[in-house]
Amino acid sequence: MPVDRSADQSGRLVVSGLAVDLGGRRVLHDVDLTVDPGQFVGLVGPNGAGKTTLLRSILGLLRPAAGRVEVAGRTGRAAADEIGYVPQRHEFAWEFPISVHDVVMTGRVRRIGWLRRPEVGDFRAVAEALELARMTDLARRPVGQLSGGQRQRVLVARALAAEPSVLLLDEPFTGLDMPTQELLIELFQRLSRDGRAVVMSTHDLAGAMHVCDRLCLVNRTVIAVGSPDELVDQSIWMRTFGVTAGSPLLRSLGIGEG
Ligand SMILES: Nc1ncnc2c1ncn2[C@@H]1O[C@H](COP(=O)(O)OP(=O)(O)OP(=O)(O)O)[C@@H](O)[C@H]1O
Repeated sequence: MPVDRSADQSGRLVVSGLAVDLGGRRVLHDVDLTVDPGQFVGLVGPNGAGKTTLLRSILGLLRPAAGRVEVAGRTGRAAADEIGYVPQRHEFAWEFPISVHDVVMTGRVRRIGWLRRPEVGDFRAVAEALELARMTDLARRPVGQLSGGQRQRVLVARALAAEPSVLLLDEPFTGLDMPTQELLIELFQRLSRDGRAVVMSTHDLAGAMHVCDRLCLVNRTVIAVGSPDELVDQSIWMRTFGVTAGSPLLRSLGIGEG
């Protein structure tokens, strides 16, 4: 049975005063963001805005130049242990000769420890994660033989196998057909309803406004955070995306009309 965390505030993600330098350049500065358990937050911003950098910093893969990341009041390794991360699909080495099941089991490594063997609880967590991602039937298939949509579901299952309280998704819908997108949207919404904090970067603005309960507009820092209904001031979208008033993009989103 999946754990019901809906009454549990312990998985709160708090990013405060975060700054990140890459290649000698400040890529993110003064980032403040709080995501409570049960919230599904869409991270939106233009190419190069720092969305992936923010997700990787939250995970602890990048060392911040300033600020901190807390999950349930914990920092560093203890915080990272609470996080499931779904990277962009091209970042995974799909040619590696390993089955779907074994990739998903790698999501348990931090819980199992490097020198121990998986136990009954680990196999159960992997089976549940495969089931949630509708990948049970493909568990024995080498990952190199999977379609794009199936690969995305493997990465989601791998993140879920760690039983995280925070789920970070980096552009999970890129290149996916409508049924696969719908399957994943339903899954992410269910996971947040069950009490996880879910943060997803995406370029699909209309989709994010529809499925996320909050949006975080990012361009090297957080420009605005709020529900889609609250983010109606077109100046914050202009600042985020560098578009002009009345741009077709804003009009297509119904922003700045009346
Ligand atoms: N390893 C690196 N070394 C130097 N600069 C980097 C590195 N990785 C990313 N950057 C720079 O950091 C900035 C933020 O990149 P990031 O990938 O976080 O943006 P993004 O919002 O995820 O973009 P996209 O929507 O295009 O995926 C960009 O200017 C990018 O060129």
